[in-house]
Amino acid sequence: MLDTKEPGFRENVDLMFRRAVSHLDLPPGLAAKIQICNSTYTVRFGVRLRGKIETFVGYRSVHSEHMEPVKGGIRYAPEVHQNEVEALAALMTYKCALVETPFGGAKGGLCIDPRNYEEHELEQITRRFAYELAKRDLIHPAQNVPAPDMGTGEREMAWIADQYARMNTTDINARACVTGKPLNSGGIKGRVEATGRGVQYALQEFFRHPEDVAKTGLTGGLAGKRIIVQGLGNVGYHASKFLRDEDDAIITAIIERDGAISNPNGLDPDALRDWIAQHGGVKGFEGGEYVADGAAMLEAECDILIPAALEGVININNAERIAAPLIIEAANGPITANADDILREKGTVIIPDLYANAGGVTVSYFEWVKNLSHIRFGRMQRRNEEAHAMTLVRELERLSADKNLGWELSPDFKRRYLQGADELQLVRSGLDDTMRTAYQSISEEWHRRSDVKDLRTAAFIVAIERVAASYRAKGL
Ligand SMILES: NC(=O)c1ccc[n+]([C@@H]2O[C@H](COP(=O)([O-])OP(=O)(O)OC[C@H]3O[C@@H](n4cnc5c(N)ncnc54)[C@H](O)[C@@H]3O)[C@@H](O)[C@H]2O)c1
Repeated sequence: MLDTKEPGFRENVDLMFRRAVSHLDLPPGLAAKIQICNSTYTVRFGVRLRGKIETFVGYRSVHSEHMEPVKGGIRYAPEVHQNEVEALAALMTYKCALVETPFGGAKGGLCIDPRNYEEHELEQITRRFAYELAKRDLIHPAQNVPAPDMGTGEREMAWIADQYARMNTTDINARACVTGKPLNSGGIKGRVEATGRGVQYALQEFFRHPEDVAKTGLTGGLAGKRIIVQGLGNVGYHASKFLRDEDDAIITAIIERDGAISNPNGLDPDALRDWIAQHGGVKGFEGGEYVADGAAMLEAECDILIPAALEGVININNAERIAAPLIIEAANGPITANADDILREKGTVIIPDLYANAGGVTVSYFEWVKNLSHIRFGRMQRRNEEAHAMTLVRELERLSADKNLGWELSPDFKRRYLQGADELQLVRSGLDDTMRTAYQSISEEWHRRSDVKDLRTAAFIVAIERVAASYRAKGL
């Protein structure tokens, strides 16, 4: 929650945007055009539940249509409001530009606490919300493609896709109207894990840049780094799981709604997630010490802090006391613009949201392409890869026979080699490549401009230049 002494979420994004623009030489008026949110549609609809009509309020903001469709998740949370949805939509514009997915930015929100409803009630509400948006083309494969965000997931996306398909029975591309669907409804392997996976790839790439790591005062790689994570939802869970299991990082604390669990020797995110599912919170979990004041754990000693829940959690009230030398913004907008100034002064390195959590939209892009092409992702590449692999295996065998080298390719090697890559491998390698390339462009900008002091400004600069180039190329 933002402190009342702080600007709102959208104003925070705008402040960060303007800081970046001050380093650029854009034609008059263009920065203002890019910054402004094009439209926000507010919908109020009634659903008959438990014998009475309940009215819900939802939003769909379109920040920029310099590319279409526009793309951005739908959030279910009780306190969703227009300012927040517009801020998130703006971040989507910059995020898509940064990872070069051909989308404009959008975002949606519904004021609801999903925990208060049964599954069939949520389905009824979601279908009605989807109907209200789809009939105005605010859900559409060529114009406006939602995805999951806080409080929504595959289940809600399947309902939205089905609702759209029922309303557009002759639209052969109907499945591409939303991403983040379950596999059996046209989803793609690796989408559920994608944002957390992207956070992992972002950190891996950061640690491949010793000059950048040196600015944090940290040394070495990810192995052994002490990490605190806020929010064990989709993004926080996958990021902590992969960093622990694959990079040997130590998750020393996890902060949730009802407090935090800390253990200097490391927590098991799977065990804690199971505990939360059974008990509704972290309290009582035996794998670590319970701390009632969860937010205070943001200030605890660690090497890397990963806020993966709400916006504005690092603000003027606690920024000075944040001990982590490196923060990666898995959530959108977890650091206010004022806190960002304080942390920059302190020398804290921040890997910003518009890059750090772009894994979701990147894999959503793969899913959208898969839906439009009506072919399993990688199916065509696989035939190609198989042909190449076959040639290579034959070459190796021929070389071995010609030169009498006595090489014997094991049947297992041949089988695995000829099998080609499956969808999940292709998605992961495509995501890894995207996260590496995007980081390199940000880091280069950071080092190239002596007056740019942080990765966030560098990331905004890269993104704004790309959006500006798009406007310049096609006019307004
Ligand atoms: N899901 C995606 O693909 C995606 C993509 C990009 C960015 N994001 C961003 O990541 C963040 C998290 O999204 P998500 O999809 O993981 O949501 P989620 O609903 O799956 O998880 C959010 C988690 O945060 C916890 N939480 C809520 N309030 C809290 C509090 N006050 N303190 C500590 N924990 C709290 C919840 O209990 C939950 O476990 C959001 O900012 C979202 O915009 C998500």
